Amino acid sequence: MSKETLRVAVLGGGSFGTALASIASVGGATVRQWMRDASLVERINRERRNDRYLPDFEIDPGVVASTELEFVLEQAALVLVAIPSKAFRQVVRQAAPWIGAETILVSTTKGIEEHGFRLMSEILAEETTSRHIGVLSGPNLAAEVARRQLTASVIASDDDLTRAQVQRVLSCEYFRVYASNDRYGVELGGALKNIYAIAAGMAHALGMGENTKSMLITRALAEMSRFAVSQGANPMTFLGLAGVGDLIVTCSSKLSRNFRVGLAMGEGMSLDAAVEGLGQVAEGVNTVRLIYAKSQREGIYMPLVDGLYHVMFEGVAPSEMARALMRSDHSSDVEFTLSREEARRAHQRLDQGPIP
Ligand SMILES: NC(=O)C1=CN([C@@H]2O[C@H](COP(=O)(O)OP(=O)(O)OC[C@H]3O[C@@H](n4cnc5c(N)ncnc54)[C@H](O)[C@@H]3O)[C@@H](O)[C@H]2O)C=CC1
Ligand SMILES: O=C(CO)COP(=O)(O)O
Repeated sequence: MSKETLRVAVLGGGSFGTALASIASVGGATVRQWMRDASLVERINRERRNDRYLPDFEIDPGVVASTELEFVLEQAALVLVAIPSKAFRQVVRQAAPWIGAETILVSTTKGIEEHGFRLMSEILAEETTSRHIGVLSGPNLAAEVARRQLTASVIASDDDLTRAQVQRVLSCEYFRVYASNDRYGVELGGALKNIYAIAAGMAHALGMGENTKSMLITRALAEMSRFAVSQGANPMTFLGLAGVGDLIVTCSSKLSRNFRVGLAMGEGMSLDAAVEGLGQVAEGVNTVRLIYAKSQREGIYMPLVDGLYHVMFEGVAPSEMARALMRSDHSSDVEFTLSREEARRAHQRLDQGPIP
């Protein structure tokens, strides 16, 4: 089917769903966008503006917003799901009757479900009959995408049709889509980097220098990779846009909501007040809790997650998080060349007495 006649449905009326709907429409697809707020639907269709989530952005005239799932999903060949993780399963379950085995179904959500530790594409597989499931993830701040800043993303799927179709539908002069066959790794990268964006926001608020920020981002990558390996994932995926790419942008920009939560807490605000003030989703808040619990249960060494958890949920001062990192064991830089165990063994030998 040509791009011009392809029907695309976007589920979610937030900033990212809105930016993606316009990209697909600019490229020639017929786009319908679902959201639950009827007054926002009415304003989008009348004024071409999502004044709640992306006020400065003019929505492409081809996008039609609606609160009716059946209307939005009717004959859709590609469905993009941009719903926060907390409501993701519930919305997909509602949509499932209009999603067939041949519908291409792609999650753009960077979170983890609390019960059962499910990633969003796993929910898509559980709740629908679609045989074409993928994940879109990368350094994609919605506000910059909306401003047509040159941006790249990754479509990850083990299904080649899904990869190719998403590349075609979402590629335009300012948005480029690369392909990956590691759905799990790409999705995990998108969820994990939110944790470190909160830590980076705190570091920024505390006036930490560029050395410190660089250390934080690089050790975050080491920690994410260690977690990925513990779950049987391929850490090489984290070298791409959906790993280190997204980590860099989210840890460096005030446009990131997760960064802003950390910034507010670093300036002395409580977690509740920081989230309340944001008025949008910051997936990392929940992800910190889930990853902390899992790392404790499974004995995965994650000093940044550990420190951040204690700051966010147990009232420890943000400055303590950085100090704890400096006090942790002497360790290895890149664990794929020198393992943590190897680095530790040399210290054990030194502890045993002077080397003859
Ligand atoms: N905004 C961004 O820069 C990017 C966001 N993402 C991811 O996209 C996902 C969605 O985020 P945004 O669009 O930014 O969210 P947002 O915070 O801008 O908006 C959230 C949207 O979800 C809707 N929603 C919340 N609960 C709902 C429910 N129970 N039923 C129906 N709709 C509900 C809200 O009404 C709103 O339209 C997040 O997981 C985020 O990590 C990914 C890349 C970039
Ligand atoms: O994922 C994002 C950029 O790639 C958006 O990050 P925030 O959810 O922190 O705003």
